Amino acid sequence: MTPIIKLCGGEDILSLERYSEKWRINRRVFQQTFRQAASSRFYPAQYNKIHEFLRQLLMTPDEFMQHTMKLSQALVYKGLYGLDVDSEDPLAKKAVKVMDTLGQALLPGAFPAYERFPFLRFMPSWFPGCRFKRIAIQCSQGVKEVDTIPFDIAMAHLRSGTGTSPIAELAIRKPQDIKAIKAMGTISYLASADTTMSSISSFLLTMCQNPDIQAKGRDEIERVIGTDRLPTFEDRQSLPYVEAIYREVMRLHPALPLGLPHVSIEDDFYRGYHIPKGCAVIPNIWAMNRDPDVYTEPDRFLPERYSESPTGPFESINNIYAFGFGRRVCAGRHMAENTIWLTIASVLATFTLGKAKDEKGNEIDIPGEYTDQFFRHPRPYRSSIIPRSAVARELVLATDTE
Ligand code: HEM
Repeated sequence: MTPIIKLCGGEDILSLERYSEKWRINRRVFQQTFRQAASSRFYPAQYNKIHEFLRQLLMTPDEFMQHTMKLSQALVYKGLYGLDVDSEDPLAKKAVKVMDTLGQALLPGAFPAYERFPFLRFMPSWFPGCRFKRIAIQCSQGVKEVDTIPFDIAMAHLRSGTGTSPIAELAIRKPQDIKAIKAMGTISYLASADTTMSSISSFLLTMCQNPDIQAKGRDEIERVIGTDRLPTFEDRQSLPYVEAIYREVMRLHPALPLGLPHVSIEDDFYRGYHIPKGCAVIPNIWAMNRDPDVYTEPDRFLPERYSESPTGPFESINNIYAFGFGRRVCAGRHMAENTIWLTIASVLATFTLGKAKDEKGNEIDIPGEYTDQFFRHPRPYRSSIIPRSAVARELVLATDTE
């Protein structure tokens, strides 16, 4: 946790906290809601929002990137607070702004004057070099609103009997942890929107580029569950090829290629290297997932690679390095995994993805470029997303009544 993050109101953001008693309490609160055994609590929200996503793809396929972002944002509000919050909602916009500012503040050198002269925090914001104070005050105010507004609405719904939600129920059960519970809501949003969007976007891009793999996934779904219903979580173990597609997306396209930096809490040695106490350690997930000693043709999207392993694609979630490692491993990974898997299975069951065509009917090439920021996203491209049959179209439309 850098001083500027603290100034920006990010002191309760779990992923930025140092290992401490406070981190342990906050992590425990998180675990109660997001542990594997409790993940079915999110199923109704996941079906609801993923089916809404399918309908959006049907109506306005060219806006697939916006739909992916909306899905990733809406899920947390629906799943945790029981609220339908669209990405146009002022609350969602505020959360995106907070996220951007915190993201900027995380970059070394973002506020050079303050980094060199920390006493500047005691100066007024109009003082030369103190622009950071204005930004920090705004951000801190934003964090408070993002913490409080949806939480208060969820509590009001619970008290008036008009709706319940995991966060409100937890707050009633554990009033002593209220600060950590509110912070859990904010972190969930901040930690999940870009990461989930990145993984789903990578899946869509990969399918546009690999029609054969797409067809194999779709054939498996058709063979196992037929064409008269959409996939459910109960189908997962019966769909090894779809699972392998999910695992390849997470291997080849980790949303955070360099994870989150860790800091060693004592002197350590690794393969003869001395890692002094206080040293920042950056896990190169990107390179680990492309290790040629582990993966043949590591740069290829090859779901078949899992059929050679004794466990097939159904390995432990701990083997998915995209979620990080050890005791700081992603606390929302079970929820994230379910969202991404169900989206993959549902899209394969209902749509054919491919290259868009120009006015002369020629396919438009997809460069497959990615951003190279902290979060890795595919850059905008044009695609064709059409329902795979009249029956599939009807299935998608029928979800509107759920
Ligand atoms: C594709 C989706 C996601 C990916 C790829 C991802 C990835 C990561 C990674 C790499 C870390 C750092 C782990 C480490 O330090 O070793 C992390 C931490 C974290 N993630 Fe996720 N994440 C995803 C979705 C989510 C979701 C949906 C939530 C919550 C609802 C979430 C909550 C967190 C939290 C709270 C931490 C900090 C844990 C701690 O420091 O104790 N993440 N995530």
